[in-house]
Amino acid sequence: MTATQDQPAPVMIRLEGVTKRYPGQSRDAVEHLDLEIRRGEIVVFVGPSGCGKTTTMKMINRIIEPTSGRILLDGEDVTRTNPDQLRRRIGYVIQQIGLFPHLTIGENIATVPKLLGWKRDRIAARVDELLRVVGMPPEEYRDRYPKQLSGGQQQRIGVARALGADPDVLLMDEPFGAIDPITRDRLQNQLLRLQAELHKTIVFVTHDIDEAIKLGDRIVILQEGSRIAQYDTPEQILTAPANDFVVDFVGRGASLKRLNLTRLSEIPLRQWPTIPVGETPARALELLRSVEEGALLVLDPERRPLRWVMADDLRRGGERGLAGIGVSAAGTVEPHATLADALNELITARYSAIAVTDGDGVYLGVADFDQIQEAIHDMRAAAVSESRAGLVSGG
Ligand SMILES: Nc1ncnc2c1ncn2[C@@H]1O[C@H](COP(=O)(O)OP(=O)(O)OP(=O)(O)O)[C@@H](O)[C@H]1O
Repeated sequence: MTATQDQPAPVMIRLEGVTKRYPGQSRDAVEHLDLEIRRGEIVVFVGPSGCGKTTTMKMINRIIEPTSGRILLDGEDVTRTNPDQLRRRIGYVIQQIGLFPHLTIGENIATVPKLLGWKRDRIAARVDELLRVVGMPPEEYRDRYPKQLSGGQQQRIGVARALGADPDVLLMDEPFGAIDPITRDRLQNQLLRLQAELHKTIVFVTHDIDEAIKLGDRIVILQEGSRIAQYDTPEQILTAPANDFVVDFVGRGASLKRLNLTRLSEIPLRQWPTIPVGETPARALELLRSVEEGALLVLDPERRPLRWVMADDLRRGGERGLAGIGVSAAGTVEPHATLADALNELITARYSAIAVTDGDGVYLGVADFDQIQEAIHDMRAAAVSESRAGLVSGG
């Protein structure tokens, strides 16, 4: 993922004073843009319609030629190199997929390796490898035609094709824009998994701030003319927006969105007094008197949470045993749950805390409102001190 602040990754794409004015227009679509994109990061361009996102992205592989300015790829000025050669070094994925309908899936993926003159065996091996990378068994899909696939599958082939010749850079222009929300979520997750393995430099264009927050190591929020309103991590954009434009663009609920960025595993879990379900209510009352908490968490013999019991439950219904009193401790969460997931469970939980369990349902600790509030407080403090230290650019 991202390099640490002590050791920033080298710049992979640098735009220097890049300007685009379309013929016959009186204004620049992109006005003198300076931007650096580091190797191995996913940088998402987001902004209102017409602000110049697509124009900016297409200048990187020179599908659109800049009017002025320079573009450097891995330190090399590519503003005047042969655009065909340039495009073979940069994978490109678009919304309307653009698979060749008369070619099989395998032939589609093989497009760039073929252009580069790879040997037949190497191409075949690469096609199968890429089909596996995007989670589509080669035997099943290699020989089909694009129209025999769903929209989401076609989009995955679009990604596989863009990765054909193992380019360092991938440009993705609203690749999941036309896809239903559930498939879109799956494709986003797959892209993140793929990136964790491949470490490409990815420039991703979207209208959707939530998609930007989910995918971006950094986000560039653009205003008209591709002017940078803020270029920052999702955390900073949500917690320390640089100006009113960013506040408006991110919209209401920035703090709630921020909760999606932290997982329970990143915050200290609270340890709660627990009691095995086989214990007597009298023993439970005794334990409850000796702790600060107002309830005990009853665990089954496999240490899975069963019930929350309070002193009143124990006094009133004691003869039923610990399994039959108190309120259900169902609605547990696992450590990879985000704070948003945890908050969601807390709101509907029968008790004011929820148990956190491992994959087998075994008790690990609890999360409650106080912890989430504390986590939000820490995020704010971290964002403010980071802004003050000027560690990230504000555009
Ligand atoms: N071929 C063209 N000729 C003239 N003007 C153009 C051309 N392509 C784009 N523009 C203009 O340039 C500006 C930026 O367009 P661009 O497509 O880059 O924006 P965008 O942010 O990607 O928009 P969207 O989110 O709607 O796709 C817009 O004002 C658009 O009308």
